[in-house]
Amino acid sequence: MNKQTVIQVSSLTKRYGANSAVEQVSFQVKEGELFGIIGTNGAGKSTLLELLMGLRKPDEGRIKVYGLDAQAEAEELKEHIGIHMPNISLVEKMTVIEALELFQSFYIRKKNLNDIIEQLELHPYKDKPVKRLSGGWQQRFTLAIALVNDPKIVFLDEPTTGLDQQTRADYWQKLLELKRQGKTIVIATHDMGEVQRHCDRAAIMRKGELVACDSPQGLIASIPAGGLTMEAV
Ligand SMILES: Nc1ncnc2c1ncn2[C@@H]1O[C@H](COP(=O)(O)OP(=O)(O)OP(=O)(O)O)[C@@H](O)[C@H]1O
Repeated sequence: MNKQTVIQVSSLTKRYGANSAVEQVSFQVKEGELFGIIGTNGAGKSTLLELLMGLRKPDEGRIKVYGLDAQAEAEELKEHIGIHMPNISLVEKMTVIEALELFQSFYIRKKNLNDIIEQLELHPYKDKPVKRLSGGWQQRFTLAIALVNDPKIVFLDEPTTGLDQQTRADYWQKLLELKRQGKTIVIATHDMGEVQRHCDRAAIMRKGELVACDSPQGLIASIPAGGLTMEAV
């Protein structure tokens, strides 16, 4: 069965002065896909995600998410997407549950917080200040924030960077569980191995441009020798 296109990006461009952070980028994401955005530092991954989440305005191009225009219908769109907040400093003195309640108050759609806490195994940390959590649990916590409105699509900006191998693997297991529950996940990463192992498709960004978009197998096949490494990209 053909899956519905849920994100449609056309000729998207975002400039900072003379620097094009995102340049004429077009791609689609299908419902239920785990879609990677991969590239080195400064490739434009975060800017692209911020545009998709409606947090920045493009200079050119269009984004449709579930048929909603990411700019003109940003308020309605906000209810359907999970926003990842990589920097926790704003809420670090709050407890996990206080911060989740705060973020949930911004939405009309609300998921039972206990269900999120249970799914992400955050129960032992529920009443602890966010800043006391280890890096891995802080990433679980920011994933929990992205789920408070029970979104159809979750956007994640390099959530596994800096985590050890086991913690990364555990985090990906949670993402795969969310995918099995029907969520569409768009995730930025530096890590080709993660894309190979877990993503259905990925877009490779280089200096703001999308240089390839395919399944991991397709991306590997398009790279002549040496496999799918960041150097090859
Ligand atoms: N607010 C901003 N003002 C000016 N330039 C910016 C701004 N945000 C990003 N840039 C520039 O846009 C380009 C793309 O940055 P972006 O953060 O999107 O890349 P990235 O792939 O996410 O990198 P990283 O992996 O280091 O986070 C870089 O050249 C960066 O310096």
